[in-house]
Amino acid sequence: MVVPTTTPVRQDTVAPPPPPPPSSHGGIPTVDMSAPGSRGALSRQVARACAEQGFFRAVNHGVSPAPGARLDAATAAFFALPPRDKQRAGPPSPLGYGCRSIGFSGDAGELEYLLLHANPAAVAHRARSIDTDDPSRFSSVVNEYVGAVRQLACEILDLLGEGLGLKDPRSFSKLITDADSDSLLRINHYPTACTIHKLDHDCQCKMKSNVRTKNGNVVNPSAGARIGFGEHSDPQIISLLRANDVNGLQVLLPNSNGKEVWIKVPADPSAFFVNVGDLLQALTNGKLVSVRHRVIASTCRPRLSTIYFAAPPLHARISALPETITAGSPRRYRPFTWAEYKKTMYSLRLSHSRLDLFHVGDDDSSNVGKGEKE
Ligand SMILES: C=C1C[C@]23C[C@@]1(O)CC[C@H]2[C@@]12CC[C@H](O)[C@@](C)(C(=O)O1)[C@H]2[C@@H]3C(=O)O
Ligand SMILES: O=C(O)CCC(=O)C(=O)O
Ligand SMILES: [Fe+2]
Repeated sequence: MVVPTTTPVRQDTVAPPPPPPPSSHGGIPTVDMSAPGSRGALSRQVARACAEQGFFRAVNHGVSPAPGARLDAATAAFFALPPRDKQRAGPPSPLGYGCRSIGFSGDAGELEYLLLHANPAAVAHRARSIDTDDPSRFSSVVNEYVGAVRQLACEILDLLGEGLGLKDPRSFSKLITDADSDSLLRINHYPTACTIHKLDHDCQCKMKSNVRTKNGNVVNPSAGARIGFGEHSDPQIISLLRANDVNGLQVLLPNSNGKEVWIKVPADPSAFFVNVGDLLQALTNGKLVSVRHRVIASTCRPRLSTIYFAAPPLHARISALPETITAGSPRRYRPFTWAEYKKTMYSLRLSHSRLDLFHVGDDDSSNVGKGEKE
C-alpha cells in the first residue's frame, strides 16, 4: 500500500497505533482481509487506503471462488451467443445488454456488457431474455454471486465505519442492505484487438470508430491503445470489481509529488478491487475519495470483469455524517437523494466530475466545458 500521509478522522483522544506497514501490488494498495492482528488495525488500514487512494486490492477476502466461477461461465456463454440472441436482452435502458454505447450521452467504449439490477425480482425478469433455455439457472447464479459479494461489501463498509470512528459503524452498510437498495451488477466483456472489427459488425452500431475532428480530419481515436471504458468515477457508495487475468484497469492516483498519474492495475483474478464511489465521498464530507479509473483494452485475450455497485435506495438522503463535519472541515456538499444524483448523472457524460455540482456554495464553473452533454 502507498505510504499514507494523513490519518482519517477519529473521536479518540489517544492516538491509535498506526496501521501495519502497507503492502503494495505494482503500486496498488493491498489489504489482506484475513491478516493476523486486531480488527482495529484492519479498519484503520482500510480507512487509510480509502482516504488516500479511494482504491485498494482486497486479498484473502473470504469470498469462495465458486460463485464467481459459475457467474463467469454463465456470462461468457451469453457473450458467445450470436449477436441477434444477445440483442434480445438489449438495448440498454440503461439496464440490459449493451454494445459499445455507454449511458445516454454519447459515450462509447470497446466493449459489450450486461447491466443488471441486483435485486432478485429484477434479475429473474432480466434472465428471461439472457438465458432463454434456463432463466432460473441464470438467476440463481447471479443471486448467489450478489449475495456473496454484498456480504464482503458490508464487511468493508463496517470496517470503514469503525476506522472513521463513527458513532454507528454500520451507517454505510445499512444503506446497501435495505430491501430497496438500488445496487447493480455489471459484467463487461472487452474483445481482443484482433476481434474488434467483429464487434463492429456484431453490434451493428450506428456509431463509427472514425470521428471527424473540428478541423475536418478523420481519425480513429481507438487506434493503438483502445479505450475500453473511459475515465470516470463510480457514482454509488462502493464498487467491488473482480476480473479475469487480463490487464486493462487503470486508476488515477497521486504520486509522491502529489501529481495525479494513471497507474496500471496488474490483474489478479483471486482478488477484489474496491473503489470508493461518489456517494461515500459525500457521506464522509470528502474524507474518503471517489477514485477515477478507466480501462484501456489492448491485449490479445478478452477481458471479462464483473462489478458490483453497492447503492442505497432511491429515496435515501445523502448527507455528510455529523462526525465528519468539524469547524476545520465544514460541510462540503449539500444533501441530496440518490434519485436526484442518478438523474443528474444520466444527463451528463461519463467523465464528468458530477459530485462537484453538489458542492456547497460552488458556482459549478469548475465543471464548465468538462464533459457536458453535447
Ligand atoms: C455515461 C454514463 C454511464 C453511467 C451513467 C452515466 O451517465 C455516468 C456514469 C456511468 C456509470 C459508471 C459506473 C457504472 O458502470 C454505471 C452503471 C453507473 O452507475 O454509472 C455507469 C452508467 C451506465 O453505464 O449506465
Ligand atoms: O471493466 C472494468 O474493469 C471496469 C469497468 C468500470 O469501471 C465500470 O463498469 O464502472
Ligand atoms: Fe467504474
